[in-house]
Amino acid sequence: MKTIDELIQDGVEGKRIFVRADLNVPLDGTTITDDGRIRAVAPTIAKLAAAGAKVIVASHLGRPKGAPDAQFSLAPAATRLGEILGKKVSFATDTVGDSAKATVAALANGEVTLLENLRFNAGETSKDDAERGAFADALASLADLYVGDGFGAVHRKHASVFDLPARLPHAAGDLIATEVGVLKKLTEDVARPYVVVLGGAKVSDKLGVIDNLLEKADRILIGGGMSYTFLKAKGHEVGISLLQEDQIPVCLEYLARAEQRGVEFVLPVDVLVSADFPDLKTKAPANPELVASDAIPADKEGLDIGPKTRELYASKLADAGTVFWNGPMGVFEHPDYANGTKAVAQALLNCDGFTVVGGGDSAAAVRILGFDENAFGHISTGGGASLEYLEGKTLPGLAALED
Ligand SMILES: Nc1ncnc2c1ncn2[C@@H]1O[C@H](COP(=O)(O)OP(=O)(O)OP(=O)(O)O)[C@@H](O)[C@H]1O
Ligand SMILES: O=C(O)[C@H](O)COP(=O)(O)O
Repeated sequence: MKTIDELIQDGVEGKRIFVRADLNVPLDGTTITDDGRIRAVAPTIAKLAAAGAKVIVASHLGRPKGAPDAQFSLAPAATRLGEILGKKVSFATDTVGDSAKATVAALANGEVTLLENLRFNAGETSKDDAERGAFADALASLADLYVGDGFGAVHRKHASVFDLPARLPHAAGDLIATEVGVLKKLTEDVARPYVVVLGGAKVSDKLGVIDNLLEKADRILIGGGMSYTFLKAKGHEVGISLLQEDQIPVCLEYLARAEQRGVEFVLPVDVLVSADFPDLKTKAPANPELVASDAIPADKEGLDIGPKTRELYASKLADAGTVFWNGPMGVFEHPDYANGTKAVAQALLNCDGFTVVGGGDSAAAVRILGFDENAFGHISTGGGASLEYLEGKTLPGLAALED
């Protein structure tokens, strides 16, 4: 992959450079609650602008349905990016329409603009090659060069990630270079015990990584929304908890293989449950009930791991040589369900091994809960992306950047 330093050496002054970033940040209304992903890509943008390029930044945010949807606007990210860069970042209210064309045309050398959410266009995520290609053509007409630096989205075969770099001379940004450098180490020789902690809510996206990790890890600890499909597979009632019913046979196979291979596969022994999902806006007390993980009431859902599980997971992490953690242990956005995630973060800090935290929400959780991000070995901006990298899959957004 060409680096941006090599791109700059070739001369970028006055060139329009399309930077595909991942600015998919958590929002509370229009307030960004964690700007980690913006800070992570800002050095690439600053470097290109300093070299005299006209920088066009683009990203997705959330999962809008292929049409404009105000709650997923990237406008707050333009303001925050401007603050981080210390210069004005203009904002186009569309992606390939009149606003984008005018905003790009108005860029002077060294200036930066951010386009509106790429996923407001159905072509961005389309499974149809022609539809994606047509959208990539429209994006390509805005720029002269392409820099891929949205590591969190490189596992998506989307127009701006996969099809666009085929249409423009391209390079990999500094964030992608760093992320790949660290994660590659986890696929090679790791210090043991190698402990993997998986949680979060995107269960179907993430179950697949376990297949590969069963060959590599010594211990796999499961928490968050991921737990309940495993608990159900073991024959327990999970009430109205997050459940991926069709994946139960897969979970059973994983549990059997873990036993055969001598991989410790650890599930929660107790959980905090409630009949209601907590109010994340008011953060009104949720009064959860603590139950054993094989005794979840039929009308309740599991929303965090309990105190015995916290202790158990801390003990399983204490002697780790390497840790990879993706996905919060509970709905950490509410204080009543944040203790599981806090306990795992603290356990990573307490161990002497190399610790990697992956995932937009996991990284945000660590910072929002008050931990020093620099105390971890590496905080990856990729959730699904880092997991699929560890699975050994070919990631469309990385393959597209190769020469
Ligand atoms: N038991 C649970 N039930 C429902 N949601 C949960 C549960 N545990 C955790 N979550 C939610 O999981 C979300 C994070 O999951 P996700 O899989 O998106 O994590 P991530 O990998 O760090 O992020 P990303 O994939 O976006 O990079 C949080 O918003 C949290 O509230
Ligand atoms: O948050 C993420 O993992 C990335 O931004 C990708 O988002 P997606 O899962 O909606 O494609």
